[in-house]
Amino acid sequence: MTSPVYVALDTTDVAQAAALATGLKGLVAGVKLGLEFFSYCGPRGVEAIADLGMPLFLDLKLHDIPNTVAGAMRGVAKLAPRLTTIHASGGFAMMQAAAEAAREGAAKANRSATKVLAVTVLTSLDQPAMAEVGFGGTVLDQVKRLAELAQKAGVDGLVCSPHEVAHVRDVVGSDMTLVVPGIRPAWAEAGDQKRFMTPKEALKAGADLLVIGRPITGATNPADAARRIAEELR
Ligand SMILES: O=C(O)c1cc(=O)[nH]c(=O)n1[C@@H]1O[C@H](COP(=O)(O)O)[C@@H](O)[C@H]1O
Repeated sequence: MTSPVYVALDTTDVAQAAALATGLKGLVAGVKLGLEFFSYCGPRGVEAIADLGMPLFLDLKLHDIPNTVAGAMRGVAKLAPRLTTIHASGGFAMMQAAAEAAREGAAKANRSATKVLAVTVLTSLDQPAMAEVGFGGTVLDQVKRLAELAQKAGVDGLVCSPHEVAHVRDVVGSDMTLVVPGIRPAWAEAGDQKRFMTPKEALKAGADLLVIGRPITGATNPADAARRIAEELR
């Protein structure tokens, strides 16, 4: 079975990210670089990791007015990651502008398009935390609402927690890529993740790809942790 795991390299140190990626080559599907990495290492850091030749997920969770997000997405497109993220809560017009900018950027460079994924409700939020910021309904209803809106706006996939992934699949069908963070093997600490499941449970619920960070990168031996997860998924 090919690995469904993108490993989150959450660090501000390019050399550390590169060492982790190199040590995990062949054990994971690809690497994810996010805000922690990008805020300090920037596009040149992304290029350094891309040069290692592993599939790249650039997770910047863009969220701004449509014109600004489209501009940022044109920059992302120049880095040519396989996957990237925007926040679905930025709204229909913002998601549409992002998806168009990603497609145009790829067409200009004559390559296959970066998949734009809309993040629904962060896996670090639970029901009380959602109520605190003014969401009266359930997390599940909010995730489903945003999933439907994102699909209408033309994005390629969604990020949701393993708790909602089966419901999201029912809403959007098989065309969209469902990427699921909030993954914790039974032997790992939850940390700040609130809506999580084991890798096996998340795949069974319908995830296409899993995002896993600290259970692998924080292990004494990250390669062993990745192998253990692969064995659990077999
Ligand atoms: O978009 C994401 O990747 C993401 C969305 C979400 O709702 N929750 C979430 O944890 N993530 C990312 O997934 C990774 C999870 O890392 P760990 O909690 O260390 O496994 C981090 O890089 C988060 O930024």
